[in-house]
Amino acid sequence: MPVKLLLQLRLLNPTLPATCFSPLKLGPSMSSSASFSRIFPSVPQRTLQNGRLGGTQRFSTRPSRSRSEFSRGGDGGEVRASKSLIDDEAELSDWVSELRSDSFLGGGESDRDRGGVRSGAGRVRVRDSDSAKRRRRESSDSEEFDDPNRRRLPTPAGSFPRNSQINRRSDTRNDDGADFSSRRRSSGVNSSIGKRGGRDMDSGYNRNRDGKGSAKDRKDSRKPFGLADGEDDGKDREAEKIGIVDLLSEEESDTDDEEGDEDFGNVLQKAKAKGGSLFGLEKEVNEKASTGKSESYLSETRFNEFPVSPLSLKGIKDAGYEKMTVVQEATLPVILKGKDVLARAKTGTGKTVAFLLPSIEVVVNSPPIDRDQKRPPILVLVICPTRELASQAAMEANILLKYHPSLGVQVVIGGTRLALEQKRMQANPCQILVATPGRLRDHMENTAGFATRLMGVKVLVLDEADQLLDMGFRKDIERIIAAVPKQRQTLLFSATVSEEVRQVCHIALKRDHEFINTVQQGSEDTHSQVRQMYLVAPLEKQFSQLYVLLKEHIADDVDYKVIVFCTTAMVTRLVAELLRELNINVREIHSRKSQSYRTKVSDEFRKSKGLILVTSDVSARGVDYPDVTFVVQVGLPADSKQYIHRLGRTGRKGKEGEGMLLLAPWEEFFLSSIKALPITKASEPSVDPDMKRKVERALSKVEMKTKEAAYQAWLGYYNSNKTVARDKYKLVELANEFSRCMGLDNPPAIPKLILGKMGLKNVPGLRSR
Ligand SMILES: Nc1ncnc2c1ncn2[C@@H]1O[C@H](COP(=O)(O)OP(=O)(O)OP(=O)(O)O)[C@@H](O)[C@H]1O
Repeated sequence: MPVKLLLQLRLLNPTLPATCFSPLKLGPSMSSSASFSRIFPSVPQRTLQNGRLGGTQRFSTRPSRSRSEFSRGGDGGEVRASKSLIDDEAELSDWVSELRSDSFLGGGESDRDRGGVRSGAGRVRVRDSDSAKRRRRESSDSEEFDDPNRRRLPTPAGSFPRNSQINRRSDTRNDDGADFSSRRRSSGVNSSIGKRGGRDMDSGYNRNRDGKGSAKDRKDSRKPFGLADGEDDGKDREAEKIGIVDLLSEEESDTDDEEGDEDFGNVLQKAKAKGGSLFGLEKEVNEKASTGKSESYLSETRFNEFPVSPLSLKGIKDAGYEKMTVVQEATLPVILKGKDVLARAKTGTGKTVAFLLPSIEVVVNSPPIDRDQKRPPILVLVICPTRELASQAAMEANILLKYHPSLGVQVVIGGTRLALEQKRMQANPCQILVATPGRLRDHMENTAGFATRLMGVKVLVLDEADQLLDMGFRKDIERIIAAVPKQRQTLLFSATVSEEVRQVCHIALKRDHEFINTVQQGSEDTHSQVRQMYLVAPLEKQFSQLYVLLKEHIADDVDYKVIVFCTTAMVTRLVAELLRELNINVREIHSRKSQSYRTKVSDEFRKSKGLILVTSDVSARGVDYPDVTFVVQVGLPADSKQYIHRLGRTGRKGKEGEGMLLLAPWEEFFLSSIKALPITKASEPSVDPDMKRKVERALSKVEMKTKEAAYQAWLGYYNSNKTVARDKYKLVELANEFSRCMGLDNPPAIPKLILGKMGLKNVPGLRSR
């Protein structure tokens, strides 16, 4: 039946690839575990300013394209139907998803959860192929993901421990493990006692009197770093250095890291003997706040203050990192101690190094692997939600491994040949493997000896855990967790911590894991140095306004580097073509571009200045483009989380940035979901008649096929939004308004089958074919 459906779809669209589907078994679910948490809040500083919309005009130019990229491959990097079946499946899913555009909160969620759309049994079957779903998720825009969980808004701040300053908390659950509840016992607001298994457990921070300990003392007592003789010493120094003593660890020495906890107990005694303050760390944060430094993403701590191997330190130095970021400072000592960690930090604050560096240390401290070994163990497994993120993490690992010639990182992602990856993993050192979930499972199922290699995993990292779950990878994660040893360290890093992330903590992390939260309670998830604005204007004005905004920004900042987010891949293409026709220097990335093209453009954009990237949500999360000056979001973001992640592409590493959200009047309701954020209304940019005509002329040059595809995708996208799609008549009116804005006299005809799938058959105003 899927084949039959496929044939039907191919009749409708000859660019659709041929493919096959192979259902996969799901892994066993894992048991729950209790947890407690530690909070490292920072103090927010809001800067509310008005929009900056002035400036002269200056352009960068790039020859406009004369032909559409819609159905071709090659130079434009288009996805073609001539690749492997694996790629084709992803394309098929992309294509189907583009029709569905199911990126919203609400709107047919329960069907989507089962891999389909509300009214599309055929597509349900197409999407029933687990591997097709997985591959598409990894390759495609997040707007097209089909898990309903992703539609949920971030967990309200109030559901985390309430403490305006540094918190030490044992977050506990009932025995059924469903909830992180917390209770306080200590009179100090920053200390709390969690109760687990009927036992009260203290937890607290401990520091030397000055809150930091004496650097000199620490240095004097330091032995050269080394696994054999440095471990106790390292822990001791580490605890003194950061002043954190984990009372719970002492009681939890029956868990996997028994040995470490025992040592740490001694440290605790020493710290206690020194009369360390339980609230020393709080003091430091308060001091930072009072000196206005709390917004800085960098801490005052240097990497060499921790027991990190000299060769790793050399790599860090060469990378240009001197001081640690706040999340690195907070997590490194805990991870080095062998603890499982859930870490939350804002976008662009160095989470990748935070998990890579201690993971590399685990490899460094492991016995060397015999190169002749047929199936050498993989020691560190990093799971990333997208190919871009996986490649980025692998790149970062390579930088840190510079002076570890015998250690290697390999990356396995969708969109490349499985056999090539198999060869690379066999021929090169591969102590660290970075993977997307779907491709990892492909290897687990199809690569000889791979399962054995995974049994060597000592550290499992789930990067961007929230996104992994939003993208519906939970089953894959469960399967992966089942494939690696139970005796391992697990690290979960995330910019946002949703209910789903907490659930995965129960599955993946040990009971005594620590939650390290560097986002202060009540603080926004966005950076205060990023000025956030919104503009509400009818659709007919939006293309011109976008043009003016970009021109003004270009004129204001010679080093401009802008990302324009659009709702779907096909709308992205439309906007990119339009801007190109307007001689704006643009590149485009979305799921309909081949992986090699995406990688090429991504690399170019990373290195460039004076460039605009028009993209779908494939670039929304985790992707690290330095020095982005301006992020524009055109149309309704999928949800508030997505708004935050998109905005997080600017203001990275403490830099300044601007964000603009362009909404139509009927999209204004979205603002209520981000009302906690410091977003202000921008004044409307003035579009003179000449400018308007220029944009209209440019639009008239955009390929008809691009407009047709954009119209269909636009309709699908908003049809999936509960609020907008409540009134189908209105929805179609709006879609037709969008069509007019593209300069079309008549709305493009849509295949009947697709209209049926969208539940829009016989809605007046639509043309079918
Ligand atoms: N200690 C450091 N000092 C200076 N720069 C650093 C440091 N650690 C990491 N960086 C750089 O900071 C940038 C952001 O890091 P990274 O991409 O890991 O952030 P992130 O928190 O994972 O962001 P996101 O949530 O968006 O994925 C990168 O360019 C990285 O190289």
